[in-house]
Order: sequence, then C-alpha cells, then structure tokens
Amino acid sequence: MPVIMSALNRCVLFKLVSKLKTGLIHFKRFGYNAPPQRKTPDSLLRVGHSAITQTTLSTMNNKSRMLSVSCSRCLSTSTENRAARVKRVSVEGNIAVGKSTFARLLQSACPDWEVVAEPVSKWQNIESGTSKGTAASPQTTVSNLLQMMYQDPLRWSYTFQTFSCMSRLRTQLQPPPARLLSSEGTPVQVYERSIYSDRYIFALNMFELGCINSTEWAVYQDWHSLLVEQFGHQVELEGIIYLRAPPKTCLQRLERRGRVEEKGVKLDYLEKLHVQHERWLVEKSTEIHFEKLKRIPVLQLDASVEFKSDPEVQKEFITKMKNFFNAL
Ligand SMILES: Nc1ncnc2c1ncn2[C@@H]1O[C@H](COP(=O)(O)OP(=O)(O)OP(=O)(O)O)[C@@H](O)[C@H]1O
Ligand SMILES: Nc1nc(=O)c2ncn([C@H]3C[C@H](O)[C@@H](CO)O3)c2[nH]1
Repeated sequence: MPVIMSALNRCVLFKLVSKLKTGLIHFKRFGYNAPPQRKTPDSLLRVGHSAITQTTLSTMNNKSRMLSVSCSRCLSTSTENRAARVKRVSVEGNIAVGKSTFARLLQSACPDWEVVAEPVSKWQNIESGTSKGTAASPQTTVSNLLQMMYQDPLRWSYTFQTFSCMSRLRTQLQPPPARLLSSEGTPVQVYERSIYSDRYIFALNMFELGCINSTEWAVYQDWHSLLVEQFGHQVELEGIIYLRAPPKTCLQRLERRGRVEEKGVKLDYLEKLHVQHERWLVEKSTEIHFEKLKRIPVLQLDASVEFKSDPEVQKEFITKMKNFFNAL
C-alpha cells in the first residue's frame, strides 16, 4: 500500500511539476492563482436590473421541435404534441448564487412549472463493486466524486466532468411529467444547470486553470458535441435564466450553507466562474458550437437581493418569468 501511495504521489507530483513548469497552473486548493486572464471589468460585478436580453424565439424552431422531439420519446401522437409544447429552460449561475432556492420559489408559484434538480447527490454517492466481493455477496464501496474533485482537481476534474455531463444528459432526457402534458397553460420544465454549463462554464474553466489538460479537453469536447448532435432536439433548451450576483455574495452564501465538500472553495475560484458566466451569457464572447444555443434568449435576474423573505421581490421575479416563458 505505501508503495502504491508513493507511486501515486510521484505521479501526481510529476504531473503537477510539469504543469507548473509550463506555466499552466498555479494554485492553492481552490484559491487558484491562474495564469493571467482577461480582467473582469468592474462593471460586470455590478449587478444591474434584470433584463430580457433577447426575447424572440423563432417559431420555426418550435415547429421543428414539434416534429422531431416525440418520435425518440416513443409517445403516442397526441402525447407527442403535448410533450413538444413543454418548454425547456435552464437556470444558470455561480455556485451558491441561489439556484435551488429560486427553483423552490418557481415550483411553488405555478403548477405548470416543473423543476428538475441538479443531480449533486449522484456525484456524492458513486457506488462501485470491489474485487473482494463474490457474485453472491458483492461488496460495494461508495465514493464522493464531488469531494475528490475539490480535493485533487488535477486528478479528478476530467472524470468529474464526464460524470456530471452524463448525469445532466440523463436528467435532460427525462420526459415531462403527466401534469405538464395535460396543462392548458404554458408548461415549462426548468433544469438546474445543463449540459451546456457543464461545458461552457465548468469544463472550460477547469481547462483554463490547467486542471484538465489539452488532450482531455479535446476528448471532452469531441464526445460532448457528438452527444448534443445525436440527441438533437431532445436536449435543446428554449431559454436560459441567469441568476447573477457578485462572487462575494456567492461566497457568503456558500459559507453559510456549509456544504462540506466546498470548504476549500475560495473567492478567486468563484470570480473565475463569474467571468465564465459573463462571457457566455452577457458578453456572448464564449465560442459556442451549437447554432440554436448561440441565439438562445437569456433572462437575467438580480440574485443579490434577498428574495427568500421578500414577497414583493418574489412577485416581481414571477412576473418576469411568466413574461419570459410566454415569449419563448
Ligand atoms: N436571494 C437570497 N438571499 C439570501 N440568501 C439566499 C438567497 N438565495 C439563496 N440563499 C442562501 O444561499 C445558500 C445557497 O443557496 P442555494 O443552495 O439555493 O444555491 P445554489 O445556487 O443552488 O448552489 P449550487 O451552485 O451549489 O447548486 C443557501 O443557504 C440559501 O438559503
Ligand atoms: N467542477 C465542476 N464541474 C461541474 O460541471 C459542476 N457542476 C456543479 N459543480 C459543483 C458546484 C457546487 O460545489 C456543486 C453543486 O452545484 O457542484 C461543478 N463542479
């Protein structure tokens, strides 16, 4: 065991030293000092009023979805049409900005809206068989990939992104519940994050930090594009809600929440994720590889306000969401 451990340590050390030599990473846990990046303009951290940056959705897109979404879901024709009526939207935002809290508000606001949670518990509990078990009594161990990724990002980031993306894909492929299919209003399925933030926020960030190397990044992008192309309309979104708050606010909320895996997360990491969100959803400078995603309507909401206990702000959010969903 000590031999294996020291070999592992040597391997990790070698990888680390060679990356440091090439200037790819400089980090202390998650308070990374990453290689010089574009500086975040102050104005990006100032959270303005919410705005629908793009409110029109092409009717053609809806029609084409009507035609194709259903056959792969193996539903009857009338159910197919009903499924195609369900709009799909993701809620994006920095760690601990309040997506789950916002999702609960959404869920309670309207029976036509269904929230699908981020599959965090799956990442925290990965069951695997061990060689010690027998066919009659297999032994399983449970590993916490979220914790492994935070503790040793260089070793586990690529593995984490494969698993997080796969679990998000499964989530996005689930058919809408019957309640939404029979809805007379505007049924909406709302996902906490998506296969798109997996790539254009987290995996990209890990690559820029040097925790995913260029080969891993090329492999990730290759299979990600293949999956999106193969699953086509089934994984398309009609809109994105961007919950925006200064990274400092997110850090305060993260610390207050106290999720054990996130103990080492530093402001610097949240600032980098904030920049990724801004590039993708505000400045639109992230290179996007899917046509529809390039033109997706984004509703920005100021998540720095304490909406949890303020009915007035809640009302305002719900009205904005209704308008946004109706325009999709
Ligand atoms: N608007 C708000 N005002 C004050 N506190 C908030 C607000 N939104 C969320 N919180 C608090 O911040 C913490 C993080 O919120 P939440 O779990 O909803 O974040 P999240 O964005 O879903 O996190 P993650 O990125 O990890 O999925 C919680 O303790 C929550 O109660
Ligand atoms: N590295 C990485 N890649 C992802 O795709 C990703 N998605 C979420 N997370 C982290 C943020 C919260 O701590 C916690 C719950 O959101 O999981 C991620 N981390």
